[in-house]
Amino acid sequence: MTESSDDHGFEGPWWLYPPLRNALLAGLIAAVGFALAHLGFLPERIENIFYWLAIPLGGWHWTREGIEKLIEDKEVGIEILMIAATAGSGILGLWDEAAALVFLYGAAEGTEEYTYARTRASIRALLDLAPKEARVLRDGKESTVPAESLKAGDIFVVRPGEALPTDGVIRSGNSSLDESPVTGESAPVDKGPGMKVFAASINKQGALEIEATAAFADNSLSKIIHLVEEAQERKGKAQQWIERFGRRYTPAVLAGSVLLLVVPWLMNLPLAEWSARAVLLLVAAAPCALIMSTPVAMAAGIGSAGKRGILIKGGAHLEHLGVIRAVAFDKTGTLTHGEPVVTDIAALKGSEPELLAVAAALEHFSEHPLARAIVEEARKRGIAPPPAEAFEALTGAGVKARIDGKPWHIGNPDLFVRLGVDLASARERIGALQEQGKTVVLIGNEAGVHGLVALQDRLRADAKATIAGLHALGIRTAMLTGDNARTAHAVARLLGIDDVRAGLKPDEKVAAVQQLQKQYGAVLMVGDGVNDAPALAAATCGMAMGAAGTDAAIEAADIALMADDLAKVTEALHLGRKARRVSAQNIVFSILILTVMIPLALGGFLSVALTVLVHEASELLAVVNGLRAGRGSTSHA
Ligand SMILES: Nc1ncnc2c1ncn2[C@@H]1O[C@H](COP(=O)(O)OP(=O)(O)OP(=O)(O)O)[C@@H](O)[C@H]1O
Ligand SMILES: [Zn+2]
Repeated sequence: MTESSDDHGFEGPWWLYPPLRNALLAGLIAAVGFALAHLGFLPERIENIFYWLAIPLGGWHWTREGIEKLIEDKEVGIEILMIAATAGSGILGLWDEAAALVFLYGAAEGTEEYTYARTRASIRALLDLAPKEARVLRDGKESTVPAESLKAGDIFVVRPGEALPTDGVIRSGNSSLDESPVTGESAPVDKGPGMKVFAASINKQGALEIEATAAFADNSLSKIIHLVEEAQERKGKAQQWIERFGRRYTPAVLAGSVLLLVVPWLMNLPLAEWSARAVLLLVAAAPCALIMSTPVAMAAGIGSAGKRGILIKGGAHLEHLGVIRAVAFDKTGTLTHGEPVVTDIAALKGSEPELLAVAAALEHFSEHPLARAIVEEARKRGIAPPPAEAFEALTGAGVKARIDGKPWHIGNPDLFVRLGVDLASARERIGALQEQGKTVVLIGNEAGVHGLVALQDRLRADAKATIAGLHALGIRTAMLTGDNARTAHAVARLLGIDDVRAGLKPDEKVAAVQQLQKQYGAVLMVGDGVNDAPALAAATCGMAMGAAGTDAAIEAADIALMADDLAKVTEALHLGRKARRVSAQNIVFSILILTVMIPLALGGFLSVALTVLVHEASELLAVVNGLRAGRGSTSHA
């Protein structure tokens, strides 16, 4: 259960990992001594010399660690129990048992440390997917330089079949790129001039000239790796609880073993027998497997998620993912592409071009996706919007401005109801469009409505399957949107979403998330992370989509999906459930072993060597089981 940080960088075969190598050598020396003595070649005094050589060699690493922990952190670690047990066995004259303990404990700890370090470091392998060299274009000439020397602003060339050395923006050329190292999405993405591209993506077709936007060390792949490694160190609730428990339990075991010596001595019971039991208790009650039960599972889960483009920012969030009861989706940009287009224009007064001109003039200064779509529609039709002034955005409702000194509004029907406008003549029209899942905005002023524009946003291709997948897991689904109820319900019906909360202002989304939590339990909120950060923060877990290249989204969320891929939502939930299940199995299993071994030790039914063997075997089993949390049943993806 040791987690010393000096094991991070080890590269090489497991049997050369120093703690493991030393333990194995110690085991070999002890075994030779034991064999020679038992075949009658050695007297007992000489046999012990082998054990006395083996014990310091095999025990050096963890003894030092235990003493460091005791002095620096004032903490009685499991190593202290093992030091006491080794010393106790020696005092009882059981040097062979002591050597067996040192070997088995050292070998198991070494294996486990090595596996754990490897699990944490495995995400590093992603970095090897980015080439070590780049073809830089300077003064019209190509030269090959080490990728590490690339700076932002350099232009580099990538031929078909090659991988990108760092992040950048395409200057010339068109191609489709496999971005799976960064986004986890296997389908190639078409890219052209002006578009962002990421390190380690593979250029499938045309040659590209790319302007670097980040040095090699700061590219998105390095950032992801860094984030995942940090997250693997961040402990969840279960792990914190176990560690707190261990800090009290381990000294209690030591105290219990001392009592097993003192009490029989005071009561004049046979001392040799009870001191052997005291030594056994130290080993049998050591909570190694328990302490290892969650960290391996969490590190494996977070690491494997990272490789699939799912950044989970700590063990706590992976745990949360395992208990999610409902998933709330933001509508625009999450379930839909967030790129609405104008589908209908109806003028109630004047002509259609006049109406669209006014609409575009009003929307000219707005950043809203609806506004951009309306301006674009006018441009396409060659309509020049008149100048507008005194522009004002009405959050969650629309926009107002003046044209030729006259006040105008554009926005949702509620806005006009609040202005006191009678909508009776347009009601039926509006309702029919909304039933088709379209968003209707009206154009007019206090005097009346001049017309309407309907817009539609394309649903994401995988939205429906994702919702069905969530329902199959027994998870409820909800949609939160600022759009009106009728449009929202029409979209929800198409997708099969259970629960719709519409007409929400950004701050009302927070309240809606809290309501969902009351109603269903733990809620995962999925949004784009840019304008729904408060709702993401309010949920049990907040997940931002399409985070590749947008640091704000990665910042805002507990979990960031690098790609715009809704299927990853289900995948993340699967990983969370698996990590939780595996870590719960490990906890139950290790407690079970303790409850069997402690009475057996107290009864004196075991040898030290056998106890250590069972103990270490159970710990390694917990580690191996923990690794399963990273191995995906990806069949659902
Ligand atoms: N610039 C605008 N022009 C026209 N209508 C607008 C504008 N801004 C907001 N609205 C109206 O207000 C409604 C709510 O807007 P809001 O930005 O809160 O949410 P949304 O973009 O529709 O959806 P979501 O909450 O799912 O992201 C819109 O559906 C639209 O009817
Ligand atoms: Zn969380």
